[in-house]
Amino acid sequence: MAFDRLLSRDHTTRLRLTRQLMGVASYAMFLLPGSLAVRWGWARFDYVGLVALVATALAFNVAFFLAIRTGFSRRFRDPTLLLPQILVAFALSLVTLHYMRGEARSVMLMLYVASFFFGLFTLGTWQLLQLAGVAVAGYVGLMAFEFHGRPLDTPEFQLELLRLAVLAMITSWLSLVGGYLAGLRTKLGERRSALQEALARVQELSERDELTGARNRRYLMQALEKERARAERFAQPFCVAIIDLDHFKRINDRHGHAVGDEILRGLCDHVRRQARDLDLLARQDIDTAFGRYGGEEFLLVMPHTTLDGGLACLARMHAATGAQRFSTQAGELSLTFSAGLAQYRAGEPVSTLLARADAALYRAKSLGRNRVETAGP
Ligand SMILES: Nc1nc2c(ncn2[C@@H]2O[C@H](COP(=O)(O)OP(=O)(O)OP(=O)(O)O)[C@@H](O)[C@H]2O)c(=O)[nH]1
Repeated sequence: MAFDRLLSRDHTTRLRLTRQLMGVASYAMFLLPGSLAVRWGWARFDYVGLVALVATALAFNVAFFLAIRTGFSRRFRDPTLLLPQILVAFALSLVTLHYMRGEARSVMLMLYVASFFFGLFTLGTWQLLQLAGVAVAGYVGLMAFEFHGRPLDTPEFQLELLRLAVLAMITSWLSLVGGYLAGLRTKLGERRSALQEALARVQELSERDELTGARNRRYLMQALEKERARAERFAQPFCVAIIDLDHFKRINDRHGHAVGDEILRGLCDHVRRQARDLDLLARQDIDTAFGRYGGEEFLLVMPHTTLDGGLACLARMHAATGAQRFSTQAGELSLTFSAGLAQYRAGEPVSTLLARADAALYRAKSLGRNRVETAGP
């Protein structure tokens, strides 16, 4: 738990800090090869020097850790402080190399290259090549420091040149590999966002009615379940209305199915356009409250609404639809609907609520259509 708190709750910061701790661990691990080098006389420092070197490395890491943990590093372009960390690793590796004797220097050169790996999974080709340039320049600096005023036509200097050449080769090659990885990362990121967009689109399509573009039955049923849960939790009223077009079969029979389709689309557009005037939007976004229940039946979910409020709302919608002329390829047609309205009763399942609304609709139809009937309280 204490360790958890140390790493912060923010996911990104946690990731950064975990990587940071891995860096700390690798510095601490240097104690082993470092001790062996001291013990067998390959290093020009003793155990005190070794501990001082590792302590310096850890001190730098603690500073980086705190800068990330406290959020201080967020004020920089790269909050992971990757570049400064690599440069510190370069510097510490160069110090280590400086104090190594003979062949041990070739072995410890791996540390220098290992520091380069920090950037491999984050930086692009150009940045890595620049970093390779810094690494090579650092080593050239070390050579200049050590061979200043000394003869250069010695096997020792030739060996240094050889190391330098290998260092330049490996870091350049790693830069290209890193660049390739960066390309893959970018492509992966692009694919991921394309996939997310496609998923969102599929989700949206799966909730839309193909003909009218309005919400479909699947969506409406989910919306009803959500509304029911909310009503139960907060003891709030809500209503549902089943709206059925009157004598729709006649339109189909007289003008053809295509005209019937135009009417269905026209009605949805009309409700969407009229939503504000009908005071439907005041309750909830009409797009989330109204949809096609099936065939020529539509459903209207009215949150925070009692039977009286629902009735008033439906009356407005009824009048507006009755007054509307729907333009179709067969000319302008008018339309009426019947509706059954029911208010949710605490504890009842959605199917019961719908059955009550349906019974009210049936009554509206049998009483002559073109009217709204309410289900009993
Ligand atoms: N054009 C078209 N018609 C549809 C669609 N879905 C259902 N219908 C038609 O809607 C009509 C419904 O007919 P009925 O159930 O008899 O209802 P109605 O003629 O509206 O009569 P009442 O509801 O009693 O007023 C049928 O002719 C169906 O073919 C559709 O997607 N497009």
